Amino acid sequence: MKDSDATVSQLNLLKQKLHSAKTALDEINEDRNTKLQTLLQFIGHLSLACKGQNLELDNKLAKLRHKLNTFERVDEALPELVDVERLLKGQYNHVMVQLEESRAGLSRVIRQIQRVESAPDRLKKEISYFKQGLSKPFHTVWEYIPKVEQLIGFYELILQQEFTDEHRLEVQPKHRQLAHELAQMVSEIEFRKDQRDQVLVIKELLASELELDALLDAYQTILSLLLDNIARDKTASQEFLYALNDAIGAVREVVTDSHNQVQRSEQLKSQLNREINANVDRADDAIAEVDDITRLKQQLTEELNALKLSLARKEALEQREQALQRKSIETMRKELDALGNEAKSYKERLFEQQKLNLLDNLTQLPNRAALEERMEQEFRNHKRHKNPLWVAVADIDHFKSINDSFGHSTGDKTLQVIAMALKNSFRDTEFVARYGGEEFVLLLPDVANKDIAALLNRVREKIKNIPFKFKNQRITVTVSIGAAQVSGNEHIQETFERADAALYKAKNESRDRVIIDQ
Ligand SMILES: Nc1nc2c(ncn2[C@@H]2O[C@H](COP(=O)(O)OP(=O)(O)OP(=O)(O)O)[C@@H](O)[C@H]2O)c(=O)[nH]1
Repeated sequence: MKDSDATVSQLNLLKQKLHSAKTALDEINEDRNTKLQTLLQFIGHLSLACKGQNLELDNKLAKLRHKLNTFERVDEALPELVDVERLLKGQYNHVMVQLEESRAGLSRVIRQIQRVESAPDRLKKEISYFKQGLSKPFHTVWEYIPKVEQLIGFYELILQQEFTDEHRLEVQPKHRQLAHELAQMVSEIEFRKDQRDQVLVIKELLASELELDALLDAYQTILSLLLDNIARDKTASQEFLYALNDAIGAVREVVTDSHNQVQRSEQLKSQLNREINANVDRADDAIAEVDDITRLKQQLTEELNALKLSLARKEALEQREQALQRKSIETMRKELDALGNEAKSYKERLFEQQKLNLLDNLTQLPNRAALEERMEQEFRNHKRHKNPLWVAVADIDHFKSINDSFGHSTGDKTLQVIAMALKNSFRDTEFVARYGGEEFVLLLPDVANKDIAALLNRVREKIKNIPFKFKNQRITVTVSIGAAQVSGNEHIQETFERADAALYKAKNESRDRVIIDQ
């Protein structure tokens, strides 16, 4: 009987072992949940990084995030990841096709310019250098591309006019007009800080009595500055896109691996479970049926040995499985971290770019795009809170004569000083933008009807009293201002038009005055 007691206690021991094997299995499942969470986190970051690039991709990632919350196993995400990868690749290709078309457009124009045989050697050399630059593909859509095309259009125009003309290098009024247009355009483009000195020199050159050669040079320099910008930006977004593709590829590999591992382990485990159960059944039968204790002992010892062996194999299998899971989680974390860093630096660059895009280069005031955004925002606030909201348009009087008498760069400095004076005249909740040329727009919420004229007249007087001194000559610069209040059911754009019409009146009534459209 003693022997069979020992056997029963051995069996209990085995049951305990089976129980701990089950606990280990539960732990593996928990591990899987961690992995699912990591993937969820990864998709979250990926969505943030890709936001706004492609609507379908945005939606797909949002759906995937939602679905991952309902998945029980990482490998269920596999088909969805294949879809996301396809969209990412598609987006990349789409961008590439667009860029290739732009590049082909530029090459076509350059080829046309090159057909002009009478062009000076220096210019020919510059054009062929420029053409070499175009032989490398672009990698990102860049807002300057249309500008580049426009510039080349001007360039082409000069060449068409000049080299078919009898009096070739003679400066004509149309060239002055072109110089003026280029100057205007240069003020609209946001150049990088390190390019601004060079741009200033060009602006001064364009405002002077320039030779045709110098005009061509100016075009050439602006072109190369713009192309340099394109080249710089391309590196950042290209790297980012590559990193995204690599990261998603790597994660998919990890998921595929773990999917295969899980399948293999599960087959092995169920085979082992069957073996263990058969061992226990045989041991149970032996206890129930056999009365010869020596044979029972011998039989049980055999079964127990077989059981021990199966359990040891199962334990080893589970340990290996856990190690593999840990490793794949680790790989995914690393990928996630790398992508997180990549996305962060890309976002920073985008943010910088956005800031640059919303500021006027010359005055550092918000530009027209920023104004449009802010107008919508102020208008929404006005609709919600019913507070008074004014739109005012201020325009420098006879500004052209400052340019004509003292030069373009003096004109630029005047614009900067007036912009600063305007900016300092208003509260933080009020908004001043450079609308274009020598025109500024003000958005003034919460100013009462009775106060608006006095407020704007103070600003007008302030500008009038700025002690400008050009070429040792004391100059008074004045502004005219038109203003209107958002009223009734009108849209703020209509208010803007009324303010503009009031400004027009102020200009007609001998300038240096404020007119409020009532
Ligand atoms: N220096 C400089 N001049 C600019 C800039 N943008 C526009 N201008 C010049 O501003 C002048 C505006 O001239 P007009 O529209 O005739 O107006 P105005 O001379 O101010 O006359 P009124 O508005 O009628 O009082 C043009 O000569 C433009 O070339 C710029 O960024 N810098």
